[in-house]
Amino acid sequence: MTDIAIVDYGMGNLRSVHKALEHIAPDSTVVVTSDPAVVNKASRVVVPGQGAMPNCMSELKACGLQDAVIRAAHSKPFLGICIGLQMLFEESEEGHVKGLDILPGRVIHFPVKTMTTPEGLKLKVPHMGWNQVCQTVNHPLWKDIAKDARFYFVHSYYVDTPDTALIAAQTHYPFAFTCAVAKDNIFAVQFHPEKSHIAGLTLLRNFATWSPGF
Ligand SMILES: NC(=O)CC[C@H](N)C(=O)O
Repeated sequence: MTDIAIVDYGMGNLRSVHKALEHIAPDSTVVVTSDPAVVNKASRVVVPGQGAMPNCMSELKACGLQDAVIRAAHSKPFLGICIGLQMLFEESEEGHVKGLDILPGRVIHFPVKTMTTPEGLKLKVPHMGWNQVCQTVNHPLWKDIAKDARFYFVHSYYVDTPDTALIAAQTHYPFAFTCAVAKDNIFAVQFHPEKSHIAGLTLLRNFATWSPGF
């Protein structure tokens, strides 16, 4: 049986996620798959995603994977990365597209005009590069990761949720935005653990052994 299924709907940085998971979980079977049946049977599911949210949503549907992803998000350890995080919410400002509506909130664009640091430095969008991830909750996926470790980001949109209990970490750019959420069996991050060296590999290793305990 597949231990970890990485969902392939044609929009992902899947090679690096696959390589990283194989490296940290050598005893697990890790597959990249477009087959809903494989996703349904897997013990754990990872949903990455790159590009524009409207394309990701339509490709997910076109590949017949939407139901399998929703089912996974309700039933087993689930890791969303980048657009895999954004898709969990109600809608995105990017192309004004509906998301999977599993978690409450919207995905909004950085307010480019007001992106100035207290020192007067103008920040660029996309937010690209390494930045500190400030953990706001204790969670098994943060095990062995420093409370303000740096992870790699590349995005122009971020999650804005009214349910602050979902927030697992924030990053400052220049204000605090939600960069990780956690609820039951779901953990999802805006940054790229697969590109974040030791801290990222640690997070993936934690995911590979996580039992959310339902
Ligand atoms: N890294 C990406 O693929 C970007 C994702 C999304 N379009 C955003 O800008 O937030």
